[in-house]
This record gives sequence, structure tokens and C-alpha cells, in this order.
Amino acid sequence: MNDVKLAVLGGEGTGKSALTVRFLTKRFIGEYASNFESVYSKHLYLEGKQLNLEIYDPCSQPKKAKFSLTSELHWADGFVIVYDISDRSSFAFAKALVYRIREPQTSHCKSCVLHFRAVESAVLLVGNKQDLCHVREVGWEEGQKLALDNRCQFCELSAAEQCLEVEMMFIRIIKDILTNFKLKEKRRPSGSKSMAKLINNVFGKRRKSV
Ligand SMILES: Nc1nc2c(ncn2[C@@H]2O[C@H](COP(=O)(O)OP(=O)(O)OP(=O)(O)O)[C@@H](O)[C@H]2O)c(=O)[nH]1
Repeated sequence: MNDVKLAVLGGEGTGKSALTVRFLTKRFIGEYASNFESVYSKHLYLEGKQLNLEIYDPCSQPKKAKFSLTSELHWADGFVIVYDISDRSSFAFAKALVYRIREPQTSHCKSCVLHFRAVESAVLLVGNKQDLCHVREVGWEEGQKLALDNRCQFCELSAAEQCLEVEMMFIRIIKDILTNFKLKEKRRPSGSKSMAKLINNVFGKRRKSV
């Protein structure tokens, strides 16, 4: 069974818990306790595979820890970054998170394969609370541009009103993560045969040129 680890990040009150709970239970619950973090588990059958999905939904974090993200980068295979389309400051927060995830990693995070070409983490940027479009502060194009510029997927939706769209959004990021697993597998030489090939490539070439 494949383990898939997904972190749902974003500014305070953007609807991280609402989206996660909507996906897991199909229900929208108006208020959530926001002073503790949760890791939810769900078994899924997708693309012919049994998956053990874990979703990390953090509590609103203290200001100083906002952009460190070190443990999340290490833990997660992919990220859903949420902002509230009716709150510009939440978009600025989401932007900083995207930049943090996409900046080159020096430690051993999952988006970084040190020996071989890196496979970037899957990231989906979500403009939530689309039902509040009459008080919109962030344009659809702005979200789309931020996503495009940083190799992320993008969608706008409403956790409050759209059950199917929320489900499709999670399935989309999980599929991207599975694609990344396949890419990483392809790029990793496995076993002694591949190691021999690698040694031969490095030393074999040198011998020829002497
Ligand atoms: N109108 C509207 N309200 C929403 C939507 N999603 C969430 N909310 C409301 O926004 C508020 C915050 O939602 P949460 O899911 O607790 O947000 P959160 O990001 O988990 O919050 P923190 O953990 O405190 O950072 C709640 O009052 C929700 O009912 C939505 O799609 N539309």
C-alpha cells in the first residue's frame, strides 16, 4: 500500500479544516477548534492502487514559525495552499508559502533528491470561499498567475457550497503526488546493476580518454 502525505497550509481562517473535513466526510461544518493540529487518515483506491492518505491540518501557527516549514517540507509529499478570495492578506501569506516551498532546499526534504535530478513537490493553490465573490479581494487571474509562475496547480472553490469540487481538488493533488512517485522511481538507479552502470559511466569514460 502506498503512503501519501499531504499538508494543507494557509493563513488563519482560510478554510483549511473546512476543506479537509469536507473531503473526508462530505460535510461542511461551520466552526472548528483551531487551537490544535490534526493528522487525518483515509484509505483510498485510486489508479488501481490502495493508498493510505494522511492529511496534515495545522493549527494557526505562531507568527515567528510561519515560514520555517522545515518539518512540513520533510514530511509531506504534496501541499494544498489555501487562501481566502475575500481576504488579500491571506493571498500574501499563500504567496510566501509557495515561495518557501519552491525555494531550493539544502536539507533532506522530500522535494529534493540530492544525488539525482530533483522532482518538485506537488503543490495545488486553492482560492477558497468562492461563494463570497461579491466581496472578492483577489482576482482569479492573480491566483492563476501565482500558480503558473511557480509550477503549481490552481483552482477556486467553496468548501461551504461545493462538495464535488472539493473532492476533485484533493484527487487532483493526490494524482500529481502519484505521478511524482513514479518519476522518482524512474530516476533512482536501483540495485547493483544500476550502480555498476553508474560506476561504468563515470570511470569507463575516463579510461577511454587516457
Ligand atoms: N463563506 C464561506 N466560509 C467558509 C468557507 N470555508 C470555511 N469558511 C468559514 O471560515 C472560517 C474558518 O474556517 P476554518 O476551516 O476553521 O479555517 P482554518 O484555515 O482551518 O482556520 P485556522 O485553523 O484557525 O487557521 C469558519 O467560520 C468557516 O465556517 C467557504 O467556502 N465559504
